[in-house]
Amino acid sequence: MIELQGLTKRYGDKTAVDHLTFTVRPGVVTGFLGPNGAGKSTTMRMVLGLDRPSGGDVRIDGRHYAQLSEPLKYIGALLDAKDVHGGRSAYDHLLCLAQANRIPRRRVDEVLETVGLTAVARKRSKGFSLGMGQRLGIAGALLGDPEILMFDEPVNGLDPEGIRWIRNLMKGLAAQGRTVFVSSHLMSEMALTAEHLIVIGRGRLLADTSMAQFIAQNSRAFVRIRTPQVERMKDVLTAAGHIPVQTGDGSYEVADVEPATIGELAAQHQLVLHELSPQRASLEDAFMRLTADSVEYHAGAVPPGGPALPPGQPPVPAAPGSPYGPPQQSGQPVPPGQPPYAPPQGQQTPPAEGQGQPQWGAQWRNNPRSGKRR
Ligand SMILES: Nc1ncnc2c1ncn2[C@@H]1O[C@H](COP(=O)(O)OP(=O)(O)OP(=O)(O)O)[C@@H](O)[C@H]1O
Repeated sequence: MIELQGLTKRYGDKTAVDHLTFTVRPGVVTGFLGPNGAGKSTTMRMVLGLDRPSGGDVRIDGRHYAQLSEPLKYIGALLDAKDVHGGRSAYDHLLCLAQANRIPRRRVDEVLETVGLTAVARKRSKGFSLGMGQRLGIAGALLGDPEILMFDEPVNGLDPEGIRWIRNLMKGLAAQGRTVFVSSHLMSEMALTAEHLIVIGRGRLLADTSMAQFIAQNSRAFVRIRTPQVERMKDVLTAAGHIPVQTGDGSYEVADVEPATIGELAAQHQLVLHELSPQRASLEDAFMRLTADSVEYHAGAVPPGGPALPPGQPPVPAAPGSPYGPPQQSGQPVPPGQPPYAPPQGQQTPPAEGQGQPQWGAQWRNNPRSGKRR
């Protein structure tokens, strides 16, 4: 379990992480989402003790990183896959890590096998593709067989096969009862991987919710219609209790109704329809709306708010009680109305310390110098 309490990091005038309070629990993959520059990497570096917090606290199973006598058996991380001595082979890189942490040599072979690098283990890592480099970084994270794993943007730049592999690996680790915390700026990817979501923007907590709840609230169905008889169609729909909402391209969107119902209404009133199509709001759009005010770097042509809201869907900031409301005040708990987090039914309870997993080595950091510097 990773617990953040009011965690804050300032670089001069810049507040990179702003009073973050949340808990990452075992047994599920927790997605850590935010646009570029939101503070994800800075948060992860503070978890590992690589950056000193300006305020607040972060604990790993109740203790600070520096208090862990054998950190390797608690937490493994992939922060920057490129931060590897390119002249060394994959095997030697892992062996150095293992020896520095009193981890048995055979564990190197095991993790190489797990990540599928056995065949190229003796090759210098500077010739590795991006995907192979990511696998090597993940092997390093797994080396100590830790109960907690943290991956910073692990699928960046990977091909579909590599993405699927990492996705399945993370799910498998969580299914073993481990704590898996993975950052991304892609909602679509997290929707396939994570069961729980932490969303931040400009260093602040925007949402702490189950993925199921996020999907239920943000992927509502609606119907798009186009008609040359706009005013009459609006009157007919309104009289039937529906609320047509005009979009920028001249179409109308109607929530909570079946396309067939609108088609029948149009037929009854002899109205012409040029389009009658079922639609579903994308999670990526929902994520963009949620973080719209927090995006640091905008491409010129993209409106900060993202695409138009589907009808009936609350804009952000949302109504009080919604988990998708405005950024949290410093140190505040998750918005009211959010169900308490709980692992899915039948979930495996993580093994108690000293049970289940072999315990490895002494002081270890996956990569003390890793992390971005700007
Ligand atoms: N060493 C540093 N010195 C000054 N500012 C920094 C430093 N590290 C990060 N920042 C700033 O802190 C903010 C958060 O950066 P961080 O890398 O944590 O964001 P991120 O969410 O991981 O972004 P990305 O998705 O682009 O990796 C950014 O504005 C960044 O420029």
